[in-house]
Amino acid sequence: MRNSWADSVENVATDNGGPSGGSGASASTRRSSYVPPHLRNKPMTAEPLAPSHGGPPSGNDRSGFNGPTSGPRWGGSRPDYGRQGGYGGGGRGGGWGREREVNPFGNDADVDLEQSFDQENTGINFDAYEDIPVETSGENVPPPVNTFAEIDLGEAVNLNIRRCKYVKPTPVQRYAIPISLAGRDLMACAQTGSGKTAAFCFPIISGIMRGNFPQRPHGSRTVFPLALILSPTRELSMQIHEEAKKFSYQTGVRVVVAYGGAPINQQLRELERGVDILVATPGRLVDLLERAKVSLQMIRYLALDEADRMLDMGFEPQIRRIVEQMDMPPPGERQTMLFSATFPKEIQRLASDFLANYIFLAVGRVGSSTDLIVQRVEFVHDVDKRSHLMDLLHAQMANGVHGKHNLTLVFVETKKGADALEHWLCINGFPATAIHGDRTQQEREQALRTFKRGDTPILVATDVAARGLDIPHVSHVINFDLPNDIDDYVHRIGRTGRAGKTGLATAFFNDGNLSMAKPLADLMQEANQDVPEWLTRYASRSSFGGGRNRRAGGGRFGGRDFRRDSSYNRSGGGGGGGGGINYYDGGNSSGGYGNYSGGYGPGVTSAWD
Ligand SMILES: Nc1ncnc2c1ncn2[C@@H]1O[C@H](COP(=O)(O)OP(=O)(O)OP(=O)(O)O)[C@@H](O)[C@H]1O
Repeated sequence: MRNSWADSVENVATDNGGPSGGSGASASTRRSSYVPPHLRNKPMTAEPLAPSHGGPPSGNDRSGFNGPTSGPRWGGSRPDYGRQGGYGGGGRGGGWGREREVNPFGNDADVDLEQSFDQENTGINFDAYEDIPVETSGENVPPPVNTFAEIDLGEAVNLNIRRCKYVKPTPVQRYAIPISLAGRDLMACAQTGSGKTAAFCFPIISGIMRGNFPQRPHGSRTVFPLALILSPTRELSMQIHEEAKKFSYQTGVRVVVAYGGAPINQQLRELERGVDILVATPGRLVDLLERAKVSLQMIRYLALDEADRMLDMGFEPQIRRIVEQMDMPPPGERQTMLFSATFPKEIQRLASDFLANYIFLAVGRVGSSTDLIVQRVEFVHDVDKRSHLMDLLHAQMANGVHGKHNLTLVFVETKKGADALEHWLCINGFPATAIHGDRTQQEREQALRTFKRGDTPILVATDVAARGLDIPHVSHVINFDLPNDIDDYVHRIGRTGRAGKTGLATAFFNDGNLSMAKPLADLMQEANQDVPEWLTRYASRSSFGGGRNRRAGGGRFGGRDFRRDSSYNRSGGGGGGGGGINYYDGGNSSGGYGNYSGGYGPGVTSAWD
């Protein structure tokens, strides 16, 4: 029996629109000598800008900064990073220090900046996160903070946090930011939509602002970023870039993005104007490295977003090439941060190669979905899926749950399937668009734009849209085709129910999804969802038959540091997994992290880059 899904949608997202776009003043193209980050964006004076000298710019003297707390472990300048004199900063050290910076907040930039952090103003339901269990392990874990005011990020970043209307840090931010500011490597797992992007961006921006870095080499057309943020898809890289630009507005830290499918020349021009933080997809970055347009020699911060995806079979060789076989400093000489909502043990094991003496942080159980998402699973034969979808969409309209503030994201397995379903929806009067890897980049971006604007409030997508995308007002995620991997399901449904808001996820299940029965039932149970009787029966059947899902056969899966496993005894592996394990508990956790059975079998998806 089916209920009207719309009945369960309460408080659908209506006010989650972050500022974006914004009109900008045209940039001056005039070139000047290098301007260190802390002097950029200052009003122009008759005084000459920072001279081109060989010594490192002093990064600690910017106004509004209270001085370093416990900076990155490399501390001051490292003599082995070519101080070849001349300019550093943005690599080519172009005139960007004098450019008028485009205001990423648009008209919102002039919000009341006097307003204190503790003023409620966003409608974010932080109570939803209060009781979340948190696990940290590793040596000397820095304590968490409760407010942004307790963190020394610098005045300019604080202003941007207020402009973003972030009142207080989310749980992952409360723990991850102090850990990163202390210069520690980090493997962090926190639920979808819980603010991981800011958790890695804030410490990087702040670190670059206060950093006392050696001059960056010059004399060629190669640029030398200080931080690298890698993500698996073009759209996610673009989104991180947009976010990082907001967080670094008027800090003097310059963020540039490079991703495939877009003209490389334009990206090269941006790079040549200077780059402190490079956000990139692996493919395009390898291209830039091969052309010697980018050197990783000066990288001090490496962040992998969706880190488990970046290290699964599809991406691992490329990531190893970038991180281990080019000129990037090794673990211990750079700070590495890995973030995801899911972290299978086998991937944790691989990831430990990139880390030194790291801290493991799990906010909520690793791989769990947030209980802000109401999950429904319905038995639908393949032949009935379209009419069933239409019923859902009609019910949605009948209940007034449609339009600009109620976007619906429909996941399908294949690119052809996405095209076909989009076409079918359109000819049946539903304004839909589609995104997948066979579309041109222009088409992909156009699809996302019209979806976000609500012009086409239905988006049919392959897994290219499964991870990381933060689209306001997605109130319903429909798994028209279930993925083969429960972690993919977690990421897909995580496109709704973000930042404390509620959402709905409906999955169509049939005999073709047998291997998903058990992990799906477990996941739903763990998130306090109603598990249909029939799914429980399927789950008990499938648990005998095996199934290739990594959680199949496990009981309540949980999140924990793989270094805590008795099977993990490799000497030196993981760079020091010793240390204590600490459970911080908001109150409702039994502390019982169940088995998390390994056996990673990635559901190989298409359309990734
Ligand atoms: N402290 C905060 N206060 C209010 N909103 C926040 C805060 N931190 C982040 N957000 C907002 O929460 C939303 C989700 O953040 P983000 O995209 O970083 O989530 P995520 O954890 O990376 O999710 P995913 O796992 O899907 O990638 C964004 O719209 C972001 O602006």
